[in-house]
Amino acid sequence: MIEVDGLTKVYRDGTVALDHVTFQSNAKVLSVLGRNGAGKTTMMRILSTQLLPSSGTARILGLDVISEAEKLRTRIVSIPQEAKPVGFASPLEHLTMFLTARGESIKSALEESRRALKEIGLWEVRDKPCDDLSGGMKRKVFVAMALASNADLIFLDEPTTGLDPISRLEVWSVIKNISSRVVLTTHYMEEAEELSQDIVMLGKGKVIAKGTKEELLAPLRGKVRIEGIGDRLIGKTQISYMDENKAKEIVGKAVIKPVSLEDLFILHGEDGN
Ligand SMILES: Nc1ncnc2c1ncn2[C@@H]1O[C@H](COP(=O)(O)OP(=O)(O)OP(=O)(O)O)[C@@H](O)[C@H]1O
Repeated sequence: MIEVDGLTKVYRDGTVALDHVTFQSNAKVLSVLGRNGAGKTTMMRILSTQLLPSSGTARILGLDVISEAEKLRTRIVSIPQEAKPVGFASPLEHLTMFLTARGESIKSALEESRRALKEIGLWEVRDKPCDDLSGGMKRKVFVAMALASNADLIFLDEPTTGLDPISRLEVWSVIKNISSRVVLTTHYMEEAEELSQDIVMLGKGKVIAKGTKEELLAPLRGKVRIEGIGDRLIGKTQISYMDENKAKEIVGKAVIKPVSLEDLFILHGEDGN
């Protein structure tokens, strides 16, 4: 269970990264969605006990992220966006070192590491120095570490940024099958739709929408997205929403699309306000 109440973060230079964020979620996978600078990473860092909020509270797995941070850290794993592997060490070495540092025996660390590397598609390169892996493979090493940890809750900050389409599907499959709960941030609407039961959308540090995909799309139920009518090429600001039956009657070159979570950003404006 994740309970966030009035969470606010004002950085030293006065930037308000989070502004009274409040939500609860008991989902297996929760996605935090938002454009660049929306406050996603700030929230992940606070929830995973790496950054103190300016005000407000958050409880993860029933534990307060400030007063019970030590206890909470034994039950979570957090993979930051900027994580870089040690160049001379291999994926297998990364995983086994990580698991033994978390208290597992060498035997079980090796077993879990091998399982995770196979599952995520890194088995072939398990013994290569990470310096010799592609950027996407390096990213997957960290997702594999989280997978192998069997932690109660895993924070993944943009786990699929920079991955090719096949690697992205491999990581999606891992996230779907993982036994741990997961909180992930993403820019990709389809990722949030595919993986999570609950979604929190942030815009400029505020919650602009929250709930299941179905709940978020309820205001657009029965409508389609119209991107152009007749010969007129219309820009993003001219996108409109219309009842599906009415849209079918329109003759011309209108581009009619089903609605998706992306449309919530459009409805809430460019800046998510
Ligand atoms: N250490 C810091 N000091 C001052 N401002 C910061 C600091 N870290 C982040 N910010 C600002 O806080 C806001 C939220 O940043 P954050 O990194 O949380 O956004 P994000 O949604 O994760 O963005 P992205 O998708 O680009 O990673 C931004 O305006 C950012 O410039």
